[in-house]
Parts: sequence; structure tokens; C-alpha cells
Amino acid sequence: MTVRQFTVKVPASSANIGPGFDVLGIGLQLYLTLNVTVDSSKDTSTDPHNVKLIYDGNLAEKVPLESDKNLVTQTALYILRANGINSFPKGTIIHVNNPIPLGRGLGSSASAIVGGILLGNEIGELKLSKQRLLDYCLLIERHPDNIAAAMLGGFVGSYLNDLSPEDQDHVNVPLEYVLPKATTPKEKYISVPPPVDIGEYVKYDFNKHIKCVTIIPNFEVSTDDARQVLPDSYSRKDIIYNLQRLAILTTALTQSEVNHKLIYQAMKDKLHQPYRSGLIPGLTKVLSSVNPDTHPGLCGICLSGAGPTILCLATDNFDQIADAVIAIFKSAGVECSWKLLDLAHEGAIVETDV
Ligand SMILES: Nc1ncnc2c1ncn2[C@@H]1O[C@H](COP(=O)(O)OP(=O)(O)O)[C@@H](O)[C@H]1O
Ligand SMILES: N[C@@H](CCOP(=O)(O)O)C(=O)O
Repeated sequence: MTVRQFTVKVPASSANIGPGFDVLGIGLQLYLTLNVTVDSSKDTSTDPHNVKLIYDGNLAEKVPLESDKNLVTQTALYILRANGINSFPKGTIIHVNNPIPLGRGLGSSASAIVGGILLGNEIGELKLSKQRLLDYCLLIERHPDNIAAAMLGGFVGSYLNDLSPEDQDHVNVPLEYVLPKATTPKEKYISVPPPVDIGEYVKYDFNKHIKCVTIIPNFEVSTDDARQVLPDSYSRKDIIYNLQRLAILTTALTQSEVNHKLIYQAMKDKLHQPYRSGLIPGLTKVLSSVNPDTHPGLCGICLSGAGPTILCLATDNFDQIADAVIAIFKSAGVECSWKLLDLAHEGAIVETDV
């Protein structure tokens, strides 16, 4: 009888940080954990790929426990298949603990994908680097911002490389070929590794006095839906508006003396937030009424990821800032909870139990 045990731990994330749509992300100290045991004496044969999944967390009733339907195990099966392995070993038991709320803009899907890729890397003993594992993640979540933050931790910027036409076709395959559905023909399953170096990533410093106040409305916005409402093209004026702020923001957040007003202005956006306001009652008012003059200590305010969570970066007065946002949402008929979170500087890890 062989027993193997390890734990995968992946931080939540907040993507975009205002002007950095699909570019910036920060890892947050709220962790998806996968406690994995492989014990060949345990019978897991009722699952098509030998896994018994146990899930604790928000909206647990919505999370499938079959390995070919659950995002974490589907993702692990993709990286295993791409490396010649078609199943988990017999007796694989995965206990998932997920405090990251689903569909709220705190990167739950990015954490699940990064967790699934690390799970597959460990189960298959593939020993791939994080840079290479990010290539696998990007075949599933095709914007790098929160994937990079979840994998690497800290405050991260990323871009996607120009690929050859064949590599670009590979990256653009329908998602159901990467994470097959029951209706996907077997011959369409992606079972080869992704192109190498799909993206590039840099970690910036981040002033340690700046904390993340996350105000979480009690409804979900699917990231897919929130991307559907965005236009296909933008005016030169709006693109320049965001580029100017992005250039200032990545340095402003690193400076030892926090310049609240500079950060506040640099966190404004014209590429995604205005279009998403139709999905999030109260958003326009929240973004226009809570500022460093009305709420000292606030550095900047933006939609977290695709929303509906609001991210306030702040050095002080966290409760008052959260209360102000909650009151505005309440007047729009939306109830919220909130969390004060620090940056997760380290990113995703695998801890092997002896
Ligand atoms: N730990 C998890 N296990 C299984 N599925 C998950 C997990 N985390 C997220 N998901 C899936 O991802 C969906 C949310 O993804 P998405 O719309 O991108 O929102 P988010 O902003 O939370 O990433 C969930 O409804 C669920 O289907
Ligand atoms: N850049 C993406 C980020 C989505 O983040 P999520 O946490 O909401 O999944 C976007 O804004 O669409």
C-alpha cells in the first residue's frame, strides 16, 4: 500500500486595479487549499478518473464533485493528458477548502485553474516550472492578469507574446477541447502541451502600508458575462486615458511615501468599469462618491476583476471606507459583506507532507 499526501495552496486575486484591464493583478491572503491524499487501498472507482472530491466553501451546492465536471480536476486532467497520463491514480482523495467567493471578482476561477494545474503537475510528477505552468493556465483562462497574480503572488503585470499563427491557433482552441464536456468528441481533446512562453510577467514592489478593503456584494457576476458587455474597440482618447494612468500607478503603489491623491487619480478607468455599471447596481455612485477627500486614508477605488466586488486600497480608516461603500450599495438594494486583506506576496505553493 502506498500513501502520498500534499497540499496545494493558491491565493485569491484582484485583477485590473482600475486602468490595468487584463494587465495588472494582486494576490490576496485568502486561500483555496486542496488537501490531497493518494492511498491505493481506498476505493475511488465510482468516479470516472479515480477521484473522490470533498468541497467546503461558498455556494458548495453549485460546485460539481465529478472529476470531469469540476474545474479543479478538469484542469488537472488537461495537464496530465498533455503529458501522456489519462487519469488520477487509484485512491485519490481531494479535500477542497475554498473561502474565495464564487463569481465576485476575487479570482475564484483563476485560483481553481492554478490549483488544478499545480495538482496535475504534482500528481504526474511533471516537475514543470511556474513559467511553464502559466502556459497551461492560459489555455483555460485567456487573460493573464489574475492567473499571474494567483500563481506568482504580489503585485504583477503581464502581457501576452506575439505567437506564430500555429501557436496562436493552439491558444485559441475552443475551451471545451481543453476541458472536455460530455458532448466533446474524443478526437478533439487537447492532449499535447501548450506553446512555450505564451505570456511574460513582472512583479512590482507594493508599499506594505497599503491594505486591500474588499466589499463583496451578495450576488454573482460571471466573468464571461462581464466581458460580453465590453466593446470591440475604443477611442484613442480612452486608450490614452488608461495608458497614462497605468504608467503612473505601477510606480505610485511602490513609493515609500503614499501619495493618496495620485493613486486615486491613477486608478481611474475608461475601458471596462463604465460598461460594467449596467450589471452592478450602485457601481457608478460608489466609484464617484468615495475618494481621499471624503474618506481620508483611501488611496484608490475600483472594481475588483470583473466585479461585483469593490477594491479599495487604503492606509487607514478601513471600517469607515467599507461602511461608506456598503451604504451606497444598500441604497441601490444590494447587501454586502467585506474583508480586509493583505497582499499574498508568495503566490501558489505545494507543501508535501511526509
Ligand atoms: N474552487 C472551485 N472549484 C470548482 N469550480 C470553481 C472553483 N472556483 C471557481 N469555480 C468556478 O468558476 C466560476 C466563477 O468564475 P468567474 O465567473 O470567472 O468568477 P470569479 O471572479 O470568481 O473568478 C464558479 O461559478 C465555478 O463554476
Ligand atoms: N481582466 C479580467 C479579470 C477577471 O477577473 P475575475 O476575478 O472577475 O475573474 C476582466 O476584467 O474581465
